[in-house]
Amino acid sequence: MTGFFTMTTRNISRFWEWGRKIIGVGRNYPDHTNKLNFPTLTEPLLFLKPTSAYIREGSPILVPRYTDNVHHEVELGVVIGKGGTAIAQSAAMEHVAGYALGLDMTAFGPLHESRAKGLPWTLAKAFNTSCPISDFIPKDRIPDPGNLNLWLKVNDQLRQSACTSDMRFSVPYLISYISDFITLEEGDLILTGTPDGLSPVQENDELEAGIENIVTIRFRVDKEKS
Ligand SMILES: CC(=O)CC(=O)C(=O)O
Ligand SMILES: [Mg+2]
Repeated sequence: MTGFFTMTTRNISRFWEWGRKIIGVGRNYPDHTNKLNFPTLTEPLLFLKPTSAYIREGSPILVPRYTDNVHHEVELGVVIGKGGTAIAQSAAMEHVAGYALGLDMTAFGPLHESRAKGLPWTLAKAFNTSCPISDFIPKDRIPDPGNLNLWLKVNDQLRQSACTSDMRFSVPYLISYISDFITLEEGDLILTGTPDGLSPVQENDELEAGIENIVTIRFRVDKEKS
């Protein structure tokens, strides 16, 4: 029999093509939380983005038709290599295949409106192109995910710069916490939260971001056509 079954090879270095979910963590840097006047959390705040939000360099970030208020959020992404449920913190790093630099593009108009009404953040977080992503970074290139300098520039102006040592909840803690509620699967991405310095983006802006000495990404902003 031919034609019915196609063999697919899952290559973790192209996790964005077949990974099943993107789990976002909110308010994981104290400075960012304080400036936005959000209450401090005692446990991680989680949300989901669909994998249709992924874009790669060469494709533009599209500001959705329903808002002009989209902000950049530079974040360390953790790529899961081995799935699991209720993963102990002590075993969490065994589940990591590697990392990626991600932008958690966020529509702040819809975010504030949904927060005020107690409604979900879906239109603020999950829109098409809301997750620009770098190449996969193998785990052995980053011996300590808790000591990385992240930065982001808009049109060559530095807007975000912070060390992941400032994160309130560490990578092993996040893996363990998330997996208590949501089974982690191979190819999933955890976006570990953004530091201070978010700002709105506009059509034709050029965003450049990096993990110091590891990776750099560049994306242009465009407006979604009606
Ligand atoms: C309010 C937010 O955008 C939360 C978030 O995603 C973060 O990184 O913090
Ligand atoms: Mg974020």
